[in-house]
Amino acid sequence: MKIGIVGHGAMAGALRGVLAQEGAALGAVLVRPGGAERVRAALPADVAVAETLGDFLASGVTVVAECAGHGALQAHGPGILAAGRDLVVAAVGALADPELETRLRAASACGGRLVIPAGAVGGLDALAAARRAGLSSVRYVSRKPPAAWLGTPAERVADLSALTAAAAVFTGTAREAALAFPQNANVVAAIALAGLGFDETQVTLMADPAVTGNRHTIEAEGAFGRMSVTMEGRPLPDNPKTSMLAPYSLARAVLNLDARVVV
Ligand SMILES: NC(=O)C1=CN([C@@H]2O[C@H](COP(=O)(O)OP(=O)(O)OC[C@H]3O[C@@H](n4cnc5c(N)ncnc54)[C@H](O)[C@@H]3O)[C@@H](O)[C@H]2O)C=CC1
Ligand SMILES: O=C([O-])CC(=O)C(=O)O
Repeated sequence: MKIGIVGHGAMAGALRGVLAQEGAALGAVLVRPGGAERVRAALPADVAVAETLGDFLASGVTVVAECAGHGALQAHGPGILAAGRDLVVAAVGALADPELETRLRAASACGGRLVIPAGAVGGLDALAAARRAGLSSVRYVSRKPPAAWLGTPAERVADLSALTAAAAVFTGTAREAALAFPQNANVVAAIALAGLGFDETQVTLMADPAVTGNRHTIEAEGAFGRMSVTMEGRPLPDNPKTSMLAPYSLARAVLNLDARVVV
């Protein structure tokens, strides 16, 4: 297995650290055009830094972790899969766009595998199993500190710098949330894909000055019974929007692609 990473931000940096700790080989990084020189200086000399998808694939990576957001998955996801490389995605919310979901599914049908990790949340194994028995409702609530909602549509519904109590910044379906909050609602999409789908999964996003980390709660009911899972995640030091668990979840998904015993 030769691993490639798309992106060079907070999640990619944390993922590189976990892979190094696990002794896994990082072969190449794909960055935005014009970004290679700066990134090359920050990486070991044996890691190729590419600015085009062609150069990235030519480096021989067999498994790719996308850590770069919706635009990058849109631009590169179908090409990576069509080239037969397995793709573990962070920007799961981009699949709320039906056209991109169709393109990715079509590319993976005769190419590499598309892997949706749980990311910053837990419980998706149970949810995906429960779906087979029949689910009647799935609800997700996110609570993050006001600063985690800066630069998002939340700014139009709450004065984030002056909040003294929790405020709902979004209520609606998983599809609406994933498309409107591309940096904060990717777990919503993973929950939707594991469970009841983008249009039947109910979502509430809260800006809450009382929480220090990112709190995610999934509640589901169905023939199996009921589940309630709450994750209280620490944010990554370099990006308060992103939970620390997310890069570890991507690392798990990448390493499981090469494991003889899969846990
Ligand atoms: N599934 C999950 O649980 C989670 C998913 N995410 C997703 O992961 C993404 C990355 O998160 P962070 O690293 O914290 O964000 P970040 O803003 O720190 O880093 C994003 C990086 O991607 C790069 N990038 C953007 N477009 C690119 C392109 N077309 N080609 C190559 N590189 C490109 C940027 O230059 C930057 O280096 C988020 O935008 C979000 O979509 C974030 C948190 C949790
Ligand atoms: O990392 C998190 O807490 C969740 C997140 O931002 C996302 O799902 O995009």
